[in-house]
Amino acid sequence: MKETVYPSAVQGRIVAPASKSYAQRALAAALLVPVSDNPAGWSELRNMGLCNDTSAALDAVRRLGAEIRYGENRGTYYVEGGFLRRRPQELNIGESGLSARLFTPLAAQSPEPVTVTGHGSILKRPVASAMAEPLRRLGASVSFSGDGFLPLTVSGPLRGGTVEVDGSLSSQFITGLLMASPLSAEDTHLAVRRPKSVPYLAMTLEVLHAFGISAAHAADYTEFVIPGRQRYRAAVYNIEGDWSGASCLLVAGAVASLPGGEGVTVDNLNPGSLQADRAIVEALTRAGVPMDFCGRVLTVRRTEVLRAFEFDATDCPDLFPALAALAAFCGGTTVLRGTTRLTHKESDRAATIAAEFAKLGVEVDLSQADVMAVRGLTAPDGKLRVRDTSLDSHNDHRIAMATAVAALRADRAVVIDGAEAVNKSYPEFWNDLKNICLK
Ligand SMILES: O=C(O)C1=C[C@@H](OP(=O)(O)O)[C@@H](O)[C@H](O)C1
Ligand SMILES: C=C(OP(=O)(O)O)C(=O)O
Repeated sequence: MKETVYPSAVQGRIVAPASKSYAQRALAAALLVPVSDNPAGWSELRNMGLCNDTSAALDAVRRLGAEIRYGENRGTYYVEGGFLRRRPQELNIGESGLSARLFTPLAAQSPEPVTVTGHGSILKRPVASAMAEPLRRLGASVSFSGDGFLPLTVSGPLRGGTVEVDGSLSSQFITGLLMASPLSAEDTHLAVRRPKSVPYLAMTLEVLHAFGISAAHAADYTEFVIPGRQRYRAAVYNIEGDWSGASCLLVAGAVASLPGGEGVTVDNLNPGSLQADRAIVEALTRAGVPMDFCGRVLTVRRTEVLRAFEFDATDCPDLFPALAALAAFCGGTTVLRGTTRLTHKESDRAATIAAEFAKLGVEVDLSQADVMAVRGLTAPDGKLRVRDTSLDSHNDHRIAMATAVAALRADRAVVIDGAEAVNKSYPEFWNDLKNICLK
């Protein structure tokens, strides 16, 4: 699908989509509640949205034994646990990196083999090899093709024990082990080397706590102790609005709203959230963007002069595309650190940011290790000089959203191919963007 983005000012109010990171965790936790729990193991998940990644997790929990009912209020789902009440031979986790790494350790609690597979970009992301050895050490059998990719087949159960995990590529498998290990017969000790994306681990611990699970951890997230034989408890759980999806709209307000105008307002954002991508507020502050927080409502306005800034996005890698869009309009060269984290996302994200922003006339330099240097706009009319109007999302939702936002201030319309990629996290993105465009 192609979307045309016309140069336009933006103004208006949007409700942030539901966080897919929280939704996937909460669905997994609700699945693990025993059916005998009172009242009957039903959890209530509120404000959940159905983007592709959350739908994939919903399908996985259903296949692993959960019953799902739709509440009368939009976004409310009732989930009755009953883990392994059904014994699937296969789980298809769609394109979700988190579901791949979260449901594999859960599937490894099954005594019968379960094959975890997916489609699209996830089949090109090396998720399998990093999980195999730790799962074997914890007592599971694991087989996969050997090249590091899905599908992979696991059987268990995990018995617990001590295991070392490399956290430098991704935090998601550690999230999976944290969620699966409370069911093991023995305690699990995780020693994590070079943990990255650590706010996502704090989010996992928060969800575990809400569902009655305890786990101790070192302050720097290098060690976890998860007692075995714990019981998940049913919970009423509210899925927060998504700072990741909101980040692009906030940047749209900062770079493309009317100078001196009302700006862009995003509702449903928890100012005290543990989400990694709440860090967009810090980046906007460094760039000099005027902002007002009122409860859960954040308004971003445009100022005449945005300044280049330095920002380390190692622990909030999903912000890079939105940060590049912001930096494109800042005076000077913005230095973003942490590009090493981007190689195995839906696309090789540093490279795709450089390629697609170059079409918009923005110079992105990746020559220094772990650094993305974005040269801000110099044209006196404040518009990007488009070099090629045919943009490509590379099937990466965050590239589609960030290039669309930057294109609001281009000197001509551009066409983004693969625009449907936004369905992975934010299916309403194009509607929301159109609703705030003034022409
Ligand atoms: O746990 C999560 O919900 C996520 C963790 C991060 O991945 P990594 O830990 O692989 O960086 C992030 O990029 C991803 O979009 C969602
Ligand atoms: C990388 C992402 O997600 P995941 O790893 O869960 O596929 C993302 O949403 O940008």
